[in-house]
Amino acid sequence: MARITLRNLAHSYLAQPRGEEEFALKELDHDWADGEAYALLGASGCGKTTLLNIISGLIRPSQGRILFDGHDVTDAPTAARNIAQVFQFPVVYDTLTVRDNLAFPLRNRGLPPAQVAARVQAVARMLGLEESLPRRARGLTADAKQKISLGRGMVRQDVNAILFDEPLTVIDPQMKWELRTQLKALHREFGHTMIYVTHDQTEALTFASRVVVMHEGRVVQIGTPQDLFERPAHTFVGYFIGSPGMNVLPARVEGDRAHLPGGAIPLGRGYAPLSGRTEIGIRPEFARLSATEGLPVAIRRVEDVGRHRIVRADLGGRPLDIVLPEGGPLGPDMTRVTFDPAHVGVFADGWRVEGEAAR
Ligand SMILES: Nc1ncnc2c1ncn2[C@@H]1O[C@H](COP(=O)(O)OP(=O)(O)OP(=O)(O)O)[C@@H](O)[C@H]1O
Repeated sequence: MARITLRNLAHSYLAQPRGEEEFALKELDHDWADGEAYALLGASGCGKTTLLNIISGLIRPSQGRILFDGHDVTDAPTAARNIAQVFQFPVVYDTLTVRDNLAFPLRNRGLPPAQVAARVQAVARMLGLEESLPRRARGLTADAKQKISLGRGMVRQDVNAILFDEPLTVIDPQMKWELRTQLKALHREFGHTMIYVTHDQTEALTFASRVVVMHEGRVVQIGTPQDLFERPAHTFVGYFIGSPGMNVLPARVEGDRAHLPGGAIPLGRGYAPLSGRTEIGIRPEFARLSATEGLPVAIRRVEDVGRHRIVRADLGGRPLDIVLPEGGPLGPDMTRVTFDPAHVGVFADGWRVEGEAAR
């Protein structure tokens, strides 16, 4: 396993980029911990695959260095980087048995047969492939073949990292849940450094211990699922993560209060004067309807989503989502909203601003 260091890394597909906007990957400087499971999460075109291909060696970055455990591999080809890769579509040898497919990367490295057998058995058990081991891969379902690909990616213990590029795309939705859980268990048991590209927040949040959120070529936050939920570093993280996402409302911030259409609200912290576009961010889970206090809202509709309800409201001409907990009251007199001050974030030009704790 390896620590992966990205040093002043950036990439443009153009030979002579004229400005930052022509970089598919904007400058990035970060150490990715050994043995951690990372997800690269973001919308289509945000640069996830570009970053993954730089790590795997398919793309040479136009700027910066990449190091595995302190060794510079920027100019090393993929084969010399000692990584395993799992792609969107299965890569299996149809004429070989499942067992031989799984054993292939190990035999290739010259591992003794007893070790190969033990390792193949362990991976097959974790992926629920034990019964298929003697069968030829040809004729298996796409799901089963992708499980073999995942197994081949996980089977070697001596790789620097395992890279996954949207590996569950072809998997049936019900099986996706099962495989995500199995991948997580494999990570716990084997401790590989893993990097997993996805545009699906559920996939990222259930699989990874650290999520790298990308937006328009930039890494906007690297954090635990809880960090992303509770302390989004950018408004994009706030509304991309969560269902529904964070409410972002233009506001004027003065000290420990924010002025919104309809009145002022208390903030949990105090803020120095801010420049640029100021907004507050509040998760729908931390907004409460009230009959007596708070800012006036108009309720547009209520959606029942199983355990809770989502109230779609309007605050001074802006949409506002409120999550009503199970059994939470909702009557015609509930025409006001309050926000939990401890969970109101302040953003300037999209980026979170840290306030001072109230004394
Ligand atoms: N070979 C290429 N030549 C030129 N531009 C490219 C190339 N590959 C990607 N791009 C551009 O770089 C940007 C980032 O693309 P990238 O494939 O890394 O994004 P992504 O987040 O992986 O998207 P997706 O989920 O759709 O694969 C996009 O604007 C894309 O059009």
